Amino acid sequence: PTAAENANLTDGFHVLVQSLLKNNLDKMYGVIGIPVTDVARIAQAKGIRYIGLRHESDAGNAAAAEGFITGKPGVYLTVSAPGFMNGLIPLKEATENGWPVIMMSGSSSRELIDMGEGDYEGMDQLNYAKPFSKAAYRVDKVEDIPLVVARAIRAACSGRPGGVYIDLPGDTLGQTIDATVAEGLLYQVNDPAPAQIPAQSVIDGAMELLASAKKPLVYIGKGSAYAQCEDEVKQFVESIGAPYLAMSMAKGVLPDNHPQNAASARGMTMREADVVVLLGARLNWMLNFGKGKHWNENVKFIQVDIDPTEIDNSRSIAAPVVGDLKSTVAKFNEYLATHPYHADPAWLEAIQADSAKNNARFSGAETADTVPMTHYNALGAIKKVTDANHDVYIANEGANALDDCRDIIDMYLPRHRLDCGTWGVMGVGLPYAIGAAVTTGKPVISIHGDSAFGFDGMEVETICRYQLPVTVVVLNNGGIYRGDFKNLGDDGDPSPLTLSACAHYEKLMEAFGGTGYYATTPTEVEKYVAAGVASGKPTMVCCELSIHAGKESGHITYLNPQPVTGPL
Ligand SMILES: Nc1ncnc2c1ncn2[C@@H]1O[C@H](COP(=O)(O)OP(=O)(O)O)[C@@H](O)[C@H]1O
Ligand SMILES: Cc1ncc(Cc2csc(CCOP(=O)(O)OP(=O)(O)O)c2C)c(N)n1
Ligand SMILES: [Mg+2]
Repeated sequence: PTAAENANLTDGFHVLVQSLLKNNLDKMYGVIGIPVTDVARIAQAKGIRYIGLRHESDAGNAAAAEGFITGKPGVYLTVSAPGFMNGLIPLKEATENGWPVIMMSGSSSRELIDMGEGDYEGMDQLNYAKPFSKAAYRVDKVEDIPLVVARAIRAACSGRPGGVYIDLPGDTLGQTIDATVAEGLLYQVNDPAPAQIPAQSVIDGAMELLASAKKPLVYIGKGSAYAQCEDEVKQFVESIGAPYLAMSMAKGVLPDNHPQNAASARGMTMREADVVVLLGARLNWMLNFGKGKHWNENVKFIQVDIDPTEIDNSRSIAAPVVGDLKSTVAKFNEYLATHPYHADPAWLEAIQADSAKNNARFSGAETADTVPMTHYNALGAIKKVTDANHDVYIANEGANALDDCRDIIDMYLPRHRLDCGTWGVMGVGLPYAIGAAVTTGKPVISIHGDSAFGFDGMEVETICRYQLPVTVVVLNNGGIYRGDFKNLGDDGDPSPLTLSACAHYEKLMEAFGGTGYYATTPTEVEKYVAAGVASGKPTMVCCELSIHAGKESGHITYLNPQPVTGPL
């Protein structure tokens, strides 16, 4: 083509970037390389904030954090084959969590793959992506790029949100197209997650069942946090005067210090409740599948979920309510305005009494000044900082480091806590902290067990490179679960799994220009974490705990199959 004709040409790279910007997707996480380096370069040049991480699994989890916090899909970019494979892990994790994320990977021409000719990083990526995603698309023509971006946004955000894959052959990125034609093809997706309002008869039926309850319970799941329906949920819970329980990433939908929070009497509340309203919480392993001794044998469930097949997933549901949470809880409140219902105050009072008893049992461990520290008093010290800074985001992972942090650190705002999630995944803490810091610009405290931190500790360099306001806290008990953990069959030698409880993780932060602190007492933990949050700069606080602190697998030891033969 002549220079003049060239002047009005554009290409796949530019059409992709314009399609993202047309839909206000203005961030991209990733690891660049052949054939997608220029996707990142042009994205940056056109105003997309590109964040380069040290591993594609971290890029995907940082993007997923953005999806959970904002409701818009996070976007991440990988190279072909090995980069694609690393990116599959967070794609599946986001799909398990129900968070919207879009993974874009460079890929090979179809004929080279289909003929098995052995292309550079050649792999049938589209087909490998399908089992690990909510939806997967491949775009072979430049004029289809605006459509594939639109389809990916809708697939990621509608219904139960999830991970979507876009397969980007290098050939397609290099295809040219008349710029005016391309401009005409761009479009902004209309309402990718439209309201889904249940029939009035369904609302009435559910509320009539609730009105029959002697001991109602509201269970708030991360679906409610994601759905941004905290106002509707607050009105609902407070109008019926029922106790509620919040799953870990629903903490903050109502402030954890709310008088109706039954967290400290969880066992008794679940055993006695006769009608349970599930608001975006699955009856999966985390809720014992809604069966067995943890629940009242006559319990009836009112289940609100946007995914119809989630109903009857593990047991019969008396009142299935399929719809989006924001619309549905608003309809509940509308019904209750003309058909008021209030639980018997004695039920909540009994729970509050049980809570006070249980809190008294544990509060000593959190405020003890004992050294070496345990998870309890190290976290009790951090709680003083988070109670004074409600707008701090928390990323959290580990076993004891996760379970004890969930129980001890109160959350006051929704979508401010990101943790191992439905699959209990290690190695998400740092990328979630990066995603939260990039998305919100607010201070983040990431709280890791020492083993969990090790999965992707190199992202400390990313945090420093972008000067993100993240205070990384390592609760170091010297091992996976703890430092005196013994492998089966050890003759007493320290387990090869034992790391070191007095290792100086904070040197890693110092190596990249951040501020490192080493804490051996709760007073030091509080001082250093507060300094990190106030600085708004990359900081790490390495906390030396006892090697005996913690239990194998934390609070879910019971899930371990027990060896019945041979020495323990
Ligand atoms: N906007 C929404 N409206 C209704 N349900 C939703 C919405 N977004 C997500 N969900 C549902 O919320 C549920 C979240 O459950 P889960 O991830 O198990 O939460 P938790 O782990 O906190 O119990 C999922 O079944 C998902 O389909
Ligand atoms: C991707 C992946 N690989 C392994 C595992 C299995 C596991 C669950 S918890 C954990 C680390 C526990 O040790 P940590 O020191 O972090 O915490 P603490 O209890 O306070 O000592 C592992 C390895 C999981 N869940 N995900
Ligand atoms: Mg540990």
